[in-house]
Amino acid sequence: MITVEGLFKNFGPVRAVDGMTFTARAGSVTGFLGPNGAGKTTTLRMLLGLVRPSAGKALINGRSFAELDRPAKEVGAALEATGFHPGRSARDHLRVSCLAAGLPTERVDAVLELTGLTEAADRRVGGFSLGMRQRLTLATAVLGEPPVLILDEPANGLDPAGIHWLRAMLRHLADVGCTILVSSHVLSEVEQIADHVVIVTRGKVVRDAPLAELVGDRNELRVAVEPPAEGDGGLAAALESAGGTVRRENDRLYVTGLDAAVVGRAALETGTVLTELTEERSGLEKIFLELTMAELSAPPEDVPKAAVVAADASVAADEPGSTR
Ligand SMILES: Nc1ncnc2c1ncn2[C@@H]1O[C@H](COP(=O)(O)OP(=O)(O)OP(=O)(O)O)[C@@H](O)[C@H]1O
Repeated sequence: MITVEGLFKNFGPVRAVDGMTFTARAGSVTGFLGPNGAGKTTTLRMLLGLVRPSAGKALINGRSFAELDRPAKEVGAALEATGFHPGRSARDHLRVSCLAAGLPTERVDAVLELTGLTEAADRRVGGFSLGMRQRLTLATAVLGEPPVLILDEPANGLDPAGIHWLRAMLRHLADVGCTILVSSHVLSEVEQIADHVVIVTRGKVVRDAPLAELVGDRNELRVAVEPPAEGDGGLAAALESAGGTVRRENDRLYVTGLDAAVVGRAALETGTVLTELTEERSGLEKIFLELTMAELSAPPEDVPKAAVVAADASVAADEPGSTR
């Protein structure tokens, strides 16, 4: 389990993380979603002991990174798909990583297989595409078979087939009990990969809920009828009496709270000809925009909390520019 509790981080005058609290549970893929600059990477870096919190806790299975006995076996991280020696092969990179972490090199073939890199294993990493580097970053993260995975934008650079593969891999790892925290600023990725979503803006959690709850009742069905919506022959009324919410826009009906089969049956019963029945999977996007726009239009808090300022004074090494 990952626990973030009352976490703050100031870089000089910039408050990157502003009192974040959330948990990512075992057996689940938690999407950590927010616009650029929301504080996602800083939070992940605090979990991994790379940035010292100004205040609050960032814990992996109840302990800070510094307290972990064997970090490589307890948490796997994929932050940026850079930092590989370009002249080294993928296999050699993984071997070196094993040796550095005190892990048996027998794991190398297994993780190459798991990440679809077996055929490219002996090629120089310098010639790898971004997607292949992402796979190698993930392969490195899972070398120690850690029960907790922290991944920063892992889908970045992956093509649709790569995203499909990533989803299957993360699903498999979650099903065997891993805790997985995945950051992204791309909604469609999170929608495809996560079971639970934590949305952050300006260093704060603005929503923390299962994905199904967030998008479930918000997905809309777009319905076009012949003749157009004003003369829908009672379809809108039938949908409302079936428990749906209906709005009209540009000759179409937009229906929430019902599934497509119910709309189809209602059309049959009311003798309405449907010319379109499309599910608009924009629920998460709408929620995200509503939450982030509301937060962004609010004036920033310009007076740092006294405790945070006090805690920050002792963290000179984390001044702006020192950690990135
Ligand atoms: N070392 C640093 N020095 C100064 N400011 C920093 C440092 N690291 C991050 N910041 C600032 O903290 C804020 C949060 O940045 P962070 O990288 O955590 O956001 P993010 O949500 O990961 O964004 P992105 O999606 O763009 O990666 C930003 O305003 C950023 O400029």
